[in-house]
Amino acid sequence: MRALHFGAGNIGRGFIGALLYQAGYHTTFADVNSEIVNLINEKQAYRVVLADESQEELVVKNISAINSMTHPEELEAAIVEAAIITTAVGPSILPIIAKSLVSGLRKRLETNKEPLNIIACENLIGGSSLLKKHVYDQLAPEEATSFDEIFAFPDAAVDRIVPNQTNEDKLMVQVEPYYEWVVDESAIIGNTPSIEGITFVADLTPYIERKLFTVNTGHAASAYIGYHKGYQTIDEALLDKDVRSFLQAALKETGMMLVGKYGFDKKEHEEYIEKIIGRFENSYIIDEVTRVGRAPLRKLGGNDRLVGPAKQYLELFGQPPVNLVKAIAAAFRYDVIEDEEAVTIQKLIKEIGIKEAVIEVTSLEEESLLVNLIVEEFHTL
Ligand SMILES: NC(=O)c1ccc[n+]([C@@H]2O[C@H](COP(=O)([O-])OP(=O)(O)OC[C@H]3O[C@@H](n4cnc5c(N)ncnc54)[C@H](O)[C@@H]3O)[C@@H](O)[C@H]2O)c1
Ligand SMILES: O=P(O)(O)OC[C@@H](O)[C@@H](O)[C@H](O)[C@H](O)CO
Repeated sequence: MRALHFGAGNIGRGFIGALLYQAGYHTTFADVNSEIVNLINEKQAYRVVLADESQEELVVKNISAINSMTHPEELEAAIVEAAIITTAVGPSILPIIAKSLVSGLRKRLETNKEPLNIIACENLIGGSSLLKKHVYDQLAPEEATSFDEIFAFPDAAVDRIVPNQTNEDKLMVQVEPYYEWVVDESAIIGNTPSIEGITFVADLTPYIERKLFTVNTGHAASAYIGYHKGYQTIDEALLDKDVRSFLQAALKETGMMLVGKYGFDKKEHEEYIEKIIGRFENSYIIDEVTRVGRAPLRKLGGNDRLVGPAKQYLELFGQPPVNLVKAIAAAFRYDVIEDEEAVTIQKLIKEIGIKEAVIEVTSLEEESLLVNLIVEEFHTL
């Protein structure tokens, strides 16, 4: 049984690769980082180490890798053979992967009629659906019908904190013990893959919103305020009582929205929040605010982790979520020069002013109460 996974990075090796190995797959990683690709092919194994007292170790074997930039023909062959395809490359890379997928899937149609599930494990709502759109945009209508018959793109939510790695052993990945991988079973084609660790659900929306608007909202809020206050890492930022209470207040807002929208048990949701804050405080993990805050253009998108829940809160309760507003304003103050998206936002603010920049980046309506509040908070920070 062969799996093809795009992106041999933190979550690719530290989470998806580990679960695929444990489920008995031979995993081929497709990546553009030649150092990692070569190391995987040379060592044919890597270590996943738990970031806790136990330092428990799993050796992931039965792996190989392809440089998808330099060896497109090998990638095509891997797409033809795969029993499952997964990705963890970052949302901005999905259009690039879609191009390789189209040629590989076309080839596969000629020889292998086995149903194939393609699951994007990215932090966004509808990640696999977006990948599907990028693929289908390149197809003629008759081709789309043939694709529909054997290929499916079930959406997913993945949760495991895997920080940037600085280990001497370049393949080793240190990961938090906690993990969750939820997949929309209603979109699966053929047999449901037997992978221990995946929870298949009939309706993914509550799961992905709960994850993105709690784990990732809380993470982003801590990163942007933490950066603003001069902290380097998330756990360091949360040692500051003001940052910690701000995080709790922001998650209370998304929590009220989620409980109101989905009817989650209030007490259980409060426990979920506390567990997540505990995960952020894991002192075995060094997670830089610049990793967690990376790509602020994406994170400030209208349906993403900050503006998405802020809009829904305002709609549901008729009042603005002041802490989410503060987190959004702090994201507009995030001026890390190594981060291309942060540079773009800062340039935009200089060119058109903060109010227009907020409207452009967040896609909020000019007359939205949130816009003026974000601008006010931006000036206060
Ligand atoms: N790290 C986490 O804690 C975590 C947790 C859950 C979800 N995610 C999501 O997983 C995705 C990946 O995050 P990450 O932290 O592993 O990032 P990462 O940068 O560690 O890994 C991304 C990998 O994709 C590779 N890549 C880039 N372009 C490529 C291409 N064209 N073809 C194939 N590979 C390519 C990179 O070389 C890199 O190895 C993101 O969407 C992220 O939101 C991350
Ligand atoms: O990966 P991003 O850039 O969408 O978000 C950064 C972190 O919040 C994220 O990687 C978390 O560590 C992860 O989502 C935990 O499951």
